[in-house]
Amino acid sequence: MFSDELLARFLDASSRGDVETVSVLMSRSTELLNQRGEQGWTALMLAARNGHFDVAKVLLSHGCDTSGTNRSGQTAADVAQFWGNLHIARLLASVPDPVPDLRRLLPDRAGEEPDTFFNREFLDRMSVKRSDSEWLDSKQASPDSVFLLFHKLNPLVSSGAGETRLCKLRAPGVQELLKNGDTVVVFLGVERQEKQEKDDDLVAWFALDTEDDPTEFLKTEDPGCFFLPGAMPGLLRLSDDDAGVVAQARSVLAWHSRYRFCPTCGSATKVEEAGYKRTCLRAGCRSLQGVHNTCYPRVDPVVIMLVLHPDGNQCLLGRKKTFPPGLFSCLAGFVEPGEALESAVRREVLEESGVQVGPVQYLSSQAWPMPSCLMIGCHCVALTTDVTADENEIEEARWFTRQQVIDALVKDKRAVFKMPPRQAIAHLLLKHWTGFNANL
Ligand SMILES: NC(=O)C1=CN([C@@H]2O[C@H](COP(=O)(O)OP(=O)(O)OC[C@H]3O[C@@H](n4cnc5c(N)ncnc54)[C@H](OP(=O)(O)O)[C@@H]3O)[C@@H](O)[C@H]2O)C=CC1
Ligand SMILES: [Mg+2]
Ligand SMILES: [Mg+2]
Ligand SMILES: [Mg+2]
Ligand SMILES: [Zn+2]
Repeated sequence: MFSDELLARFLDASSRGDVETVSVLMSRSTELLNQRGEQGWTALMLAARNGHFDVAKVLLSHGCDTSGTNRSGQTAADVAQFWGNLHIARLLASVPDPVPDLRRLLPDRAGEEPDTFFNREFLDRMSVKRSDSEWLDSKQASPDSVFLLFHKLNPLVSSGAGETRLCKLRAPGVQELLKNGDTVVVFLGVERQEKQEKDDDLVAWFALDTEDDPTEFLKTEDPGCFFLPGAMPGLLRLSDDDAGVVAQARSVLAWHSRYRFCPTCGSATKVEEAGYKRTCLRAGCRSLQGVHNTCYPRVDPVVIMLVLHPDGNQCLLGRKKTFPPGLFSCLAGFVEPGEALESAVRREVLEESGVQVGPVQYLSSQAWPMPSCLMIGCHCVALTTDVTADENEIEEARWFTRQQVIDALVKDKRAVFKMPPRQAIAHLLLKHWTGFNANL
């Protein structure tokens, strides 16, 4: 026999995912297994509700009944299905899939577009104005216009009240640099207006980079201003509101600093389109004929993927040697020429971990201005599970359970690894997979 108190503890442990307590209590009384609490919920239903795969497995291994229903007429499998815990629904399905449909393990994509760091845009890029030099000149001279200054690609910022904010300079603050004919000034866009303003009233934003010693310049500005050092993790200190415009400005400025000469013939180039084009000055250069992407700022696509184990309850994460201690993240790699995203996902995972990948599903993307990556975030399902990390790129790669990811996400004391920072899309891929919500 068992007491009400024991049953309450058993149901509570199942609902929290505490496998150890569940096992201990069952060893004291196996009768607990199919007992019901409030609303006719069994331990298995509670584990299915809250996504606790390991608890469900332990209960099943003790011969737990899967056919019973709660007062709403739902079986544990119905509960798992309803709450999106598809790996548990599959575990509970009475007839195993003869050919498992791995696609079913991919998380649901429905929902709002995530508000990802570096993606928030408050400027209208107004590309139509990039060729209107008269309008651009008047905006550069306007006292309302905003100039973002970079030194060797590090943005000028100020720190206060726990926040790092961009310094918004006005024309007089950058006059010397503007007079210098070699300075590239990039037009970023205009502030979005609630009501339609005349083009002349719009507040324009520009970005420029200086490689000269900036100390002289800093003396004349607010003494609290400094150039934010170290792209990683420096840029992650920016406020969420400022990160997007820095992504845009930094990537274009980085392109100018790296592509001064024509990549086709090595001749000098001229800057056009308000910083969005460099055209070769040598008449007859091949870059002036047909479609030539050497004239435009680069965007380098990178696939980043959370690889799911075919059991649906584990995911593959890796560590680069340069990561802070304990941190594991999603595998990632540059898309190569002539390659579809799905192929790039399969190739990079195989290269870096030796794991073969089946279905691939896109979730969302992120600008990553170091210097101009576009991170393309995917979930995918593994066909094989033996891991052999590529030692050149990855220090260690291994499988982590869903519970271990949740522990890391909530920084629980049981956590066995550190999550990538919230600003990285790797964090979003992990969080999305766990279906993390306030009830967990
Ligand atoms: N936002 C996020 O959550 C994350 C972002 N990232 C970013 O993704 C990017 C790529 O990931 P990573 O794992 O390093 O990539 P890869 O796995 O493709 O390997 C990196 C290596 O590829 C080579 N390489 C550099 N540029 C290119 C290119 N354009 N095309 C093909 N190969 C290239 C370099 O080798 P060599 O140096 O020998 O020339 C580099 O060391 C990184 O810039 C990183 O910052 C990565 C993980 C998480
Ligand atoms: Mg690689
Ligand atoms: Mg890689
Ligand atoms: Mg690569
Ligand atoms: Zn040329």
